[in-house]
Amino acid sequence: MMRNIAVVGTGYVGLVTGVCLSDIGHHVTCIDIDEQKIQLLKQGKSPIYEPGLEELMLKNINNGRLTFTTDHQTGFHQKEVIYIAVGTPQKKDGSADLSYVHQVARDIARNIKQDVIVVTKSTVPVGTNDEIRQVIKENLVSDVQVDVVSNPEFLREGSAVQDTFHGDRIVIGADNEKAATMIEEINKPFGIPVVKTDIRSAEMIKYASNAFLATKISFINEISNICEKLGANIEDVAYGMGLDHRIGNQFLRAGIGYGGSCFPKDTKALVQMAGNVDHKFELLESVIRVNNVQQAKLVEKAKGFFGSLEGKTVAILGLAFKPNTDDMREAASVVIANMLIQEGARIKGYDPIALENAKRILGDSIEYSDNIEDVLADADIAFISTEWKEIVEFELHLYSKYMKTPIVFDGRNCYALEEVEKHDLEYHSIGRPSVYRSKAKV
Ligand SMILES: NC(=O)c1ccc[n+]([C@@H]2O[C@H](COP(=O)([O-])OP(=O)(O)OC[C@H]3O[C@@H](n4cnc5c(N)ncnc54)[C@H](O)[C@@H]3O)[C@@H](O)[C@H]2O)c1
Ligand SMILES: O=c1ccn([C@@H]2O[C@H](COP(=O)(O)OP(=O)(O)O[C@H]3O[C@H](CO)[C@@H](O)[C@H](O)[C@H]3O)[C@@H](O)[C@H]2O)c(=O)[nH]1
Repeated sequence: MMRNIAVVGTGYVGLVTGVCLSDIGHHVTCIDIDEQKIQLLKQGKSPIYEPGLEELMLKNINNGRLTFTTDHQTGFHQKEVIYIAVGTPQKKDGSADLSYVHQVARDIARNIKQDVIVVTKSTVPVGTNDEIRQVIKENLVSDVQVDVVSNPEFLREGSAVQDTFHGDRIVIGADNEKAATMIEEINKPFGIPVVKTDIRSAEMIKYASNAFLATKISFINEISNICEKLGANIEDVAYGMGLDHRIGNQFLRAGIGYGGSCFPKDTKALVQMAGNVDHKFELLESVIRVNNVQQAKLVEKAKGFFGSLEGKTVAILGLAFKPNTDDMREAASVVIANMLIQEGARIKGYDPIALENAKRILGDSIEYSDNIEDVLADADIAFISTEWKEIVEFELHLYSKYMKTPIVFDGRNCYALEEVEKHDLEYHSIGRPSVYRSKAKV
């Protein structure tokens, strides 16, 4: 059955949720306080890069099921369900900043004139939905019924639309069967298995899932570090491990650590959450430490080879925290760039999509190129920090053509060693033997 829905926050989660809910037949109004974003959205333009999103958005704007506003009162008018999808960034102490979520709770209380179900999509610490209920209750101006449901989001950036239509599960945490059933009905057209539970368990499922995935990554990165020292090859090791269904073959890609807007902040928030109830989460603290070391690994390696990087011209290939996104939050490239700045290197960066966002973070401390050839031109060293398809498919003989010296430090194991060995290239990757130019069969 079609429902009238508002989604508050038009970031990666809110916009994708709003667009996909409208696509399965609901009437959706997306609300954001950012005037510029809403202006763009009204013109049918997505403020974020997410494959397939803009097309789907246009389709549903044109069929009248999707609208945008900056005004909460207009946005909440006659809505039966309101999704909260605003940011929950990390505070200085690592805990989640809930000020945006609380603000939305007050916005809801002050503007609704009908019964609603408030659905929290934002990643929030266990107990937050109880707080949301309380804040709404304290600020309500109309005599209406408000139910609160936890419905954490599991989409990945770069495949957010695909993940929304083909997710593994939809988690619905509620203390009221009627509200839970309504959210289940809304999502029915997606045809994804539903897990119904209490609110606190739903909130924990989100953090535990992200922490577990981060743990897999730090685990394989530690194994890769040992492989390097013992002469094993992490690619073969991960493949051999992943064939065991109990382990699974996903999230075993060794590299320069996890970044992005979720794993770094959510792992820290879970450590804080545990600490608040006097539990020291030793395992997760180690996962975070391992990741910090791993992000610095390529530059440390290069320093090991060169002694000093002062005055070297260094190309960074890929700036986004992962391929197929423009998101630069907690990207390994930023760690690399900042370390190289300290070293006194001249730095050039390239990314097919994230250049504008990179400029906002790194400013003029580095130079920017809009193609691979240009970023490699005259470089002494290249660092690969994101496995964009065009970087993975870049022809290996071109490194020696464009670079001053073809020395590549690959943080994402983009190339097979047998291929590298066929070219004039010095190649250092993660958890695999290095290849030296003398090996080249040129
Ligand atoms: N990005 C992801 O891949 C992802 C995946 C799953 C869960 N999450 C979680 O979802 C939440 C949102 O993440 P995101 O990456 O989409 O955030 P984002 O920063 O991209 O977007 C948040 C949006 O909320 C808007 N906003 C803030 N306060 C508002 C208010 N009072 N009213 C209306 N709009 C307001 C901001 O202007 C911004 O556009 C976070 O809790 C995050 O942890 C994110
Ligand atoms: O084997 C792997 C897999 C991932 N990564 C890195 O891990 C980070 C996160 O990657 P990914 O999980 O693909 O992207 P996100 O968009 O951050 O998605 C994660 O974070 C979201 C926000 O909470 C969740 O919704 C998703 O389920 C969860 O996968 C990136 O830096 C990747 O380079 C690795 O190093 N090795």
